[in-house]
Amino acid sequence: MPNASFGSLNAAGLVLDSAYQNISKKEWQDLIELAQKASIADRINDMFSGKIFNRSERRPVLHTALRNCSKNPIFVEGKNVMPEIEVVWQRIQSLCNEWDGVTDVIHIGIGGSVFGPQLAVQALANLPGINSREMRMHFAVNIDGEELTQIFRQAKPASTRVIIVSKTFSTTETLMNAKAVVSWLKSNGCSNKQLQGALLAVTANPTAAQLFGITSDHIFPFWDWVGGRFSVWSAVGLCIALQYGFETFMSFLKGAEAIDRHFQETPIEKNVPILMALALLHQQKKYSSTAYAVIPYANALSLFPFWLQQLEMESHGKGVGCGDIPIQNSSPVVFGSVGTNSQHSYFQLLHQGAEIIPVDFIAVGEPMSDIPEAVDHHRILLANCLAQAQALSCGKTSEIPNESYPGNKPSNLIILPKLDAFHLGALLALYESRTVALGILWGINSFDQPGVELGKQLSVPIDSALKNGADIDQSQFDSITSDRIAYLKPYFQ
Ligand SMILES: O=P(O)(O)OC[C@H]1O[C@](O)(CO)[C@@H](O)[C@@H]1O
Repeated sequence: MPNASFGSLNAAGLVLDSAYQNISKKEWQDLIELAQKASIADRINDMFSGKIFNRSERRPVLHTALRNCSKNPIFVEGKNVMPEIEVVWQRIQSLCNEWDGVTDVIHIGIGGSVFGPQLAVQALANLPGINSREMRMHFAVNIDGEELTQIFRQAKPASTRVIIVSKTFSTTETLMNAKAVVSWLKSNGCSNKQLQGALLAVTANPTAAQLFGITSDHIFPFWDWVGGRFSVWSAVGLCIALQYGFETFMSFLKGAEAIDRHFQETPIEKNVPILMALALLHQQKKYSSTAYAVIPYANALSLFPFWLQQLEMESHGKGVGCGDIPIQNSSPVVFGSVGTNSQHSYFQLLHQGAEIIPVDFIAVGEPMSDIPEAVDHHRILLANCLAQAQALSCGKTSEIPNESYPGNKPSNLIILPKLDAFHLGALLALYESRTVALGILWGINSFDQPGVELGKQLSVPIDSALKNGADIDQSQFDSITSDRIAYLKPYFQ
């Protein structure tokens, strides 16, 4: 059973301690049976072996192939996909070797085309022992031009390179930001030839990238069997390799690969991502929890909760399961931020709020700083992490109701021995695997996101109506939106 001895639940060096979940032996047995009934091991094998796993889009789900560093063949429609992946690795490596004299890189992308890369670049930036190229890495994400204003203030146009990252190469924010960056380069004296040298694309739609004006030798492909939110392992993570070197990028992939081996080969009772999924499922049912928090006690992981929000809520924010069956349980609201900062914000609600919110605490063994006081700071950081989990679970009684802590609030503790590229890759893959396991257990297709489309479509006629000179065609909008357009329209006259 989980936590027979401390540290025994270990995946790629990451330890799961689920003791504060307060799940009894009998409850764990029932949960494991539930996973067996869902044929979880067979379903996981189906995914790894390239069967159609994203049923609504009739596609395999093979982000795991991208980190298959041992290069075992993986077949999609009878074709081994590994040679194509290896070609991309070689191209990334060559680019890293010839990447000199660049002062600034602008990575343009949104959603899955930026969360993972930005998280990894930020997480590794200041860690002891990580070598980084002297170069500024910027991320242009939002359509709000304020972000580009900041970037244009810092970057040197003559030595800037641009990576346009978009699976579909049709995302409005990304394409408009890319056009604005091209204009900025041109207006700063960049010739057409220099421009061609400066622009790179990463996409599953190379034709659209070529039409945009990117030369085919500057286009890094990935494939429709990689979900956007699972894509950091592809050339989408190019910026990680450029900033920290190809070996570091491969180490990131190897950490993820180690989790894949664990996820595919470990029996349920010791399978860390499956047990994490089962515990969340159990607490959600037991306490009717609608939220879940993830608190990394590592400043370097400050973007991790944002990455996880998309991973979980875009995968499982659904009311209909596989086979179009309405379902009762799906993704809780995922939120979080680093400790100890978060303790001085919303932890009050975790301790004494009316709803029980399961928490994952993430801690790192080795200090992540090299200031002279690093060890003392790190010890206190970890003491706080342990104390919060203890307070949540054990509580404290008081005659004054306002001062009592009810306790029995469930949490996991996940311990990384150190934060480096390998363990970062492992951490991300651990949560990806938990997402896969949750999808199987909830009976949800984790790999489509139809709900994000309607708002995108509706923004097109609204944009037209807001444009200077255009009449508002009232028949296209409901009365509330019509009023809002009329109110905002003068800003565009
Ligand atoms: O990589 P793309 O195609 O630009 O898409 C960006 C993001 O937009 C979404 O499609 C949601 O709108 C995400 O799933 C995806 O990660």
